[in-house]
Amino acid sequence: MPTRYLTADEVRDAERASGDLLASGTLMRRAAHGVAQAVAAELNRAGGCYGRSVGVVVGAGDNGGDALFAAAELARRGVAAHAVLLAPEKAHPAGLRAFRAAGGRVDDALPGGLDAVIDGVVGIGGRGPLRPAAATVFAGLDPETVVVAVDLPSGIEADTGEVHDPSVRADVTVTFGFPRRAHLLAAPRCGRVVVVDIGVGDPLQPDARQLISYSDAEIDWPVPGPADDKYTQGVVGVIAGSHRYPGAAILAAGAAVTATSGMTRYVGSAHAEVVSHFPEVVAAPDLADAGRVQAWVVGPGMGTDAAATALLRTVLDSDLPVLVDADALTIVSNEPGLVAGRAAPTLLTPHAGEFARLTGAEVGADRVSAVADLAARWGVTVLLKGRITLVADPSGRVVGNDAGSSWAATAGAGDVLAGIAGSLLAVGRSPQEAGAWAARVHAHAALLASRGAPIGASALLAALRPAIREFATGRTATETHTPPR
Ligand SMILES: NC(=O)C1=CN([C@@H]2O[C@H](COP(=O)(O)OP(=O)(O)OC[C@H]3O[C@@H](n4cnc5c(N)ncnc54)[C@H](OP(=O)(O)O)[C@@H]3O)[C@@H](O)[C@H]2O)[C@@H](O)CC1
Ligand SMILES: Nc1ncnc2c1ncn2[C@@H]1O[C@H](COP(=O)(O)OP(=O)(O)O)[C@@H](O)[C@H]1O
Ligand SMILES: [K+]
Repeated sequence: MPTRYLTADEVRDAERASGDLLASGTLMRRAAHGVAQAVAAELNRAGGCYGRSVGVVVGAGDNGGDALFAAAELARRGVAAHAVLLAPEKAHPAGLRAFRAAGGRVDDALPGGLDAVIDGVVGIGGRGPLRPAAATVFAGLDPETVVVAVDLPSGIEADTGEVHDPSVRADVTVTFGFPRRAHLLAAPRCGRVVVVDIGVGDPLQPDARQLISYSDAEIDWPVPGPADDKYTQGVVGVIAGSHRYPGAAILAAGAAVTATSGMTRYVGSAHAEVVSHFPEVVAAPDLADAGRVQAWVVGPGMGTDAAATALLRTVLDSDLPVLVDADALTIVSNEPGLVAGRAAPTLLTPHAGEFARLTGAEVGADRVSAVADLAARWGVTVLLKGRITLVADPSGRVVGNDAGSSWAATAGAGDVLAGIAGSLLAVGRSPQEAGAWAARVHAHAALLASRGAPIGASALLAALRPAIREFATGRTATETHTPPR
């Protein structure tokens, strides 16, 4: 099952539906126990709990209550616990009593040399950046202090993942029942996310716009069977690049060759350059001589002149799946009717700048709504690129993928992505699956290629086969990968 990421309203609905568990404070005790366990696990990595010291930053609501109960539990295990109350008159009364009873100390500021700090400033009730008092506490921490956020790193918007300045950067985030949207959308700020079962049920509304992610096991990479030949696995056609700018054509066609077995065709003036890099590509200068394909990739480096526009129009007039990227997106922004309402599967793959050209407005802080709105309005699938790639289908369902590193932010990486996703379209995958799976292997290839050093798109392309091998054989390492800061 894909992982589903909840909005704050969905979380509150789920908690309310638990009835007495909420009213009796049972949910909070379970949540706090989960936080204490996570902090203890961090302390146990280096020397155990007894005699160690923990700080807790306590806000005005239940997030602070969770943090105080958790710190009380740690104090009972021999941890020296220090609290700063940001709004002393509003600090959770029962939590504060438990904290004091366990020997916890309330101070005006946190002492230096703490082993860990619990961020209980705000959770799903937070809005906007850290207020100055909280910001001062976090700015004063030793760099090696482990930060464990309760529910969310404070200053990160629960539903959009907007990272305010200032906000908390957590090493571990402990959340309750189900992950929140921000845990995917602001993944690099959350560190390792631990989901604690507190006994609340799934509040799924069937018609709700959902944000989900696929596990590695759900990426079922196409593998040829005994009865397959070069045609049965879907032939992908790449229309990209130019004689003057052959790079985009080589990268997109090379990615298409690498992503699946079968056949890749190429149409455009860089045909000689493409074939010299990838002799297996069947290349032609003109569409009329191209031969049949099961899906088109159109746009990278193709230009935006009248000839490019005519080519794009012809391809979009077909009843084949089409991936529209780069220069083709620029053409579409002047003529949305080329894709809007198209009956055949259509996947647009803009980066933020291309997205703004398509819609006439910046993506903004709410990336999920922005991408889902465009997909619904035009009846197409939209893949918005970035560290967190979002792929929205026309129903508003959004699949997200955290790349786990940002090494793919390099020129030409988008051409590689287009080639991979186009191959998957040709195999018959839905545009949403094609886009989301492509983003996943693309990100993994970047990690394999980089291993901590900068890469170009050629290195990314070279690492694509080892990356796909891990998915195709079910031996992926991505889910144990801890995102670098
Ligand atoms: N419900 C349950 O059963 C369970 C809930 N659980 C926990 O409760 C959490 C939600 O608690 P909540 O609703 O009390 O909101 P919460 O996030 O603590 O914020 C409250 C107050 O903070 C303030 N504030 C706002 N923005 C701010 C800012 N930027 N900087 C500083 N302060 C700011 C604002 O008050 P103000 O100062 O404006 O009066 C606001 O009213 C949830 O995340 C989970 O941890 C778990 O125990 C599991 C069971
Ligand atoms: N900060 C980032 N972290 C991880 N991946 C990124 C980041 N920025 C961009 N990418 C990925 O790199 C690729 C860049 O594509 P694009 O912007 O179209 O570049 P180009 O047009 O030069 O090929 C996309 O797959 C995108 O998702
Ligand atoms: K928090």
